[in-house]
Formats: sequence, structure tokens, C-alpha cells
Amino acid sequence: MTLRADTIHHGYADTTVLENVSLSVDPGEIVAIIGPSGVGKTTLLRLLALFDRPHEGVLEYDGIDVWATSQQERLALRRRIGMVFQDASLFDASVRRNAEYGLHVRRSWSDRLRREIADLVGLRNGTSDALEALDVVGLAEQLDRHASSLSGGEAQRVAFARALAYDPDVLLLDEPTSDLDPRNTAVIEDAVRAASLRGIGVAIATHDMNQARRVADRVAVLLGDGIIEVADTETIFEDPADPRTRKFIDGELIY
Ligand SMILES: Nc1ncnc2c1ncn2[C@@H]1O[C@H](COP(=O)(O)OP(=O)(O)OP(=O)(O)O)[C@@H](O)[C@H]1O
Repeated sequence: MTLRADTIHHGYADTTVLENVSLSVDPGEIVAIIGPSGVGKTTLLRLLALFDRPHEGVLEYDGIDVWATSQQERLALRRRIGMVFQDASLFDASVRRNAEYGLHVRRSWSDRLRREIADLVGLRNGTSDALEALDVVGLAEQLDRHASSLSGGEAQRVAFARALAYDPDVLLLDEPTSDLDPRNTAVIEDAVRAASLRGIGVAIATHDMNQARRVADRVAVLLGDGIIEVADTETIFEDPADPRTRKFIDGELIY
């Protein structure tokens, strides 16, 4: 599924956060959204995930203007998205129950909802399951551990597995490794790459430039109240068109 945001304007009360923001994520593509703290990365991901409606602009899932559809259709489209937040926020249950959560949701869908989703965006065969997803993040041997006993890094890996087990078309990751050590970060980054190889499109918000460089195919630089530049990763790091991108990468531009 292709996600496309077109000339989005959004903000809170009198504050404009995003102005004229356009961005797309193609199947199997990893797009990093980089920018300093408070610039609107979370706001943009929440809009892409349909948690909030943009004040202006169009959001398309596979060419469907999502905010022009019925609430039920929108719910169906929403279910094609997996999201992982900075804070893992697991349920008070075992690793296995946490990873299986999305599957329970999916099993609870009525035949009618299943048909609607299939008609709108197609339904994959659901090849992934919770165990496979936990294996991807190296936790398949820890099924019975309780979430409360996990380290922060392990918890975040379970949160990632939970999103993956849901068999999404697109993964939206909000600073998924900002609190993690290099080993846990590497596990998540490998899992992101594996997801993209399976055709899942990924948008990852990060203020870690090196992470963007390691995982992304394309990078969008969010500064001020908009995306100042979006280009393939090499161009952003080696030959950016906007001088502010160079300054931001070099750590000189702290917004
Ligand atoms: N619910 C809200 N109500 C009012 N203002 C908000 C709300 N959510 C975010 N903001 C403001 O919008 C701006 C963008 O916030 P956002 O969380 O999207 O930035 P960010 O780039 O994700 O930051 P960080 O990297 O620190 O997570 C900030 O100034 C923030 O204070």
C-alpha cells in the first residue's frame, strides 16, 4: 500500500506545526523523517496513522482519499497500519500475549469487515504470526516472561513484534530506539530492514542522523514548520540541496 500526504497543514490551537507538508511512502520503502525535537515528527506520524485529521490537505492510502471515506472504511484502512511509539507501552501480560494482541484483534473481525478491507486495500495471507515476529526480534525463546520483567530494549522489541504480527502494509515508527542501547537498536534496525524486504513500507521518525543513514532509502528533513528537503539518503548526507540540511546534519542548526 502506498501512503501519500499531500500539502498537509496542521497544528494545535493557534500554533502551526506542519505547513504544506507532502510525503509518500511506497511499499517496501524505508523513509526516515528527521528533525529536531518538537518540530512535528510525532504530529505527522499521527496524521499518517489517521489518529488525527489534518486541518488541510489530503491523505491517500493507495489512491483513496481516506478522510473522504466513511468512518467504517477509514477504520478498515487504519487497520493496515502498524505503529510503534517511543515508549513500548506493553500490556500487563506475557511476551506471547503481547505479541499476539493484533492477531486477536484481527480474528475478532466480522466476515463483513474482512470483506470490506479486502475490497478496499486487499488482505494479505497473514503469513506472519506472533512467534515469527518475536523470532525476528530475537525473543522467540522468551514467550512466557511477563512484560514487567523485560528491560526497556526487550520491551521495545516486543512492541515491534506486536506491530509486525498484525501483518501491516505500513509500519510507522516514532523514535523506536531513542532510549535503547546499540545492541537493541541494531535488532530493531535489522527488523525494520527485514520488514521492508517483505514489502512493508516504513516511515521512521528519528533525531538520530546515523540511524537515518543506516536504514533509510529516503530521508525527509523536517525543520521549522515544514519539510525543507526530501531526497534519497545518499543525497541528503552527501549533497543536500538545502544549506539548512547540511547545517542540521553537522549539528550546527539546533531548532
Ligand atoms: N496535543 C497537543 N496539544 C498542543 N500542542 C501539541 C500537542 N502535541 C504536540 N504539540 C506541540 O506541537 C509541536 C510538535 O510536537 P511533536 O511531538 O509532533 O514534535 P516531535 O518532532 O515529534 O518532537 P520529539 O522529537 O520531541 O518527540 C510541539 O511544539 C509540541 O509542543
